Amino acid sequence: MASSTTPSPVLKQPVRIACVQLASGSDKAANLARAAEKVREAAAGGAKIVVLPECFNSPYGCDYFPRYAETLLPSPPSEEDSPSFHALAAMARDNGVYLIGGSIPERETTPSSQEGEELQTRYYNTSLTFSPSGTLLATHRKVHLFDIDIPGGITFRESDVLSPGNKLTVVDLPEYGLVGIAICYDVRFPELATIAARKGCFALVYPGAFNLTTGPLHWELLGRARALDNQCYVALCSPARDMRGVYHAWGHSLVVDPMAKVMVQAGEKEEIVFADLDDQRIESARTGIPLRHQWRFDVYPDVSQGKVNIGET
Ligand SMILES: O=C(O)CCC(=O)C(=O)O
Repeated sequence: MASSTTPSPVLKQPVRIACVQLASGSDKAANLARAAEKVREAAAGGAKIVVLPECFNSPYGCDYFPRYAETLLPSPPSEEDSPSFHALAAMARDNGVYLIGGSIPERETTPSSQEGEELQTRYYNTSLTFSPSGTLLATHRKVHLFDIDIPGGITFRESDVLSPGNKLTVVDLPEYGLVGIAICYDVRFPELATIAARKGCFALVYPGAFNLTTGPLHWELLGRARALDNQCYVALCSPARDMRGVYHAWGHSLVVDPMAKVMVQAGEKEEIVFADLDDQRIESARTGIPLRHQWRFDVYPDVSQGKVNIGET
């Protein structure tokens, strides 16, 4: 019999997660059809949580965001405004899975604050999560935009086109528990992950698209670091690498366990990786190394107070 001191599980029952390392190109309809095929394959392989990559419905790059952007608000959007929203909802519903739908470029047009001025259009890098009945559960707009300049390596300035989101995203999957969702460059910011984990997440999931400069050095390291900091599962889901495309993704989608051990990792090509998650691994990591009772948020109170907006959808 469970005693009152038995900790309640962070992950309520074992679950198989799949990261679909999708090969996508410039044809949005073909990308959506390919994603649907691969989500079906992931579900047939027993996954109940399926993850797609960042910008899975378009090429990745500042020139492409406006061209591929879809209007998501007011929600639910029409088929015409957002074919990807409806395609993702159908993939989740048809396969009875939770679908963390990578990310898509989002367009938001709002009246200007100044009278007489034109409408304002903003673009976001946005992830949509759907329930097994096809209901939208959460929307995450990438909080930290990918602006870097590594001479001889890679220069990228998402902020030339995109606006940042301004909330942390924690989504409740009722049969399993809480999952923190963020996008790619967000993984470099441990505070976001720590606050999500302290809200009780069993996993942190990042659709991402690292590159051939930072990928080999930092992709796995960051996945393992966020798992190690927070003693929870971490999943990173990349597009497949396409050397004929404009952006060369690192690939190597992976799932890391709460002791920071890589459970599974893809290569560069299109592939689905699966991992079985259970609460026991979380519990044993947290019992063996009891960070939760040792954190000194009196010494670093900003993180403990979590001064961020917590949004529902
Ligand atoms: O942080 C990096 O090195 C890559 C980030 C990235 O590709 C992105 O945010 O899309």
